[in-house]
Amino acid sequence: GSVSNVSLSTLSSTLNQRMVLMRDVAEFKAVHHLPVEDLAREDNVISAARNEAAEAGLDPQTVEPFVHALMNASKAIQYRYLADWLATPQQGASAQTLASSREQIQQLDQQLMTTLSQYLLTGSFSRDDLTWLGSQLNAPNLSKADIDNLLHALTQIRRAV
Ligand SMILES: O=C(O)C(=O)C[C@]1(C(=O)O)C=C[C@@H](O)C=C1
Repeated sequence: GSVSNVSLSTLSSTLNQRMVLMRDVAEFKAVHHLPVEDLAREDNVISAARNEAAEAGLDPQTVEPFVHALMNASKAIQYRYLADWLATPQQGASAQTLASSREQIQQLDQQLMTTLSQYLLTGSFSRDDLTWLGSQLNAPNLSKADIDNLLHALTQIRRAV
């Protein structure tokens, strides 16, 4: 129905916004010689997402694989930027701080949980919905395999009973 189509386009734009932020995150880490993977931060992201999922009426356990898939895509995007910048160093204007990027990530994750909960009110993901969603994910440095993993993890999310 039209409500779920609105949720689906919100979902795709929120996912794109989250993944587009990874350019700034990668740039900050390159400048400050920080590793891409930050496992302590990943624990924070997972527990915040679980809380937001529960608030939004989702089963928190079912969102974990999705958040992991999101962070795997985030890391892959960053590694691809860093690899490209070895050959073509970036000049000039530096990115926003990592703290500021993380604040935005946190807000987007909250938005994702409420949107997913709304979407799942009308049923589960159909094959057409997944195909459409996959076609909308267009952040730079996102691969086809990243998209497939994200879509698969999405289908595991359930509303709380
Ligand atoms: O916050 C960061 O440092 C990020 O790179 C973002 C992010 C995420 O997707 O939330 C991805 C990888 C890190 O291991 C931790 C978190």
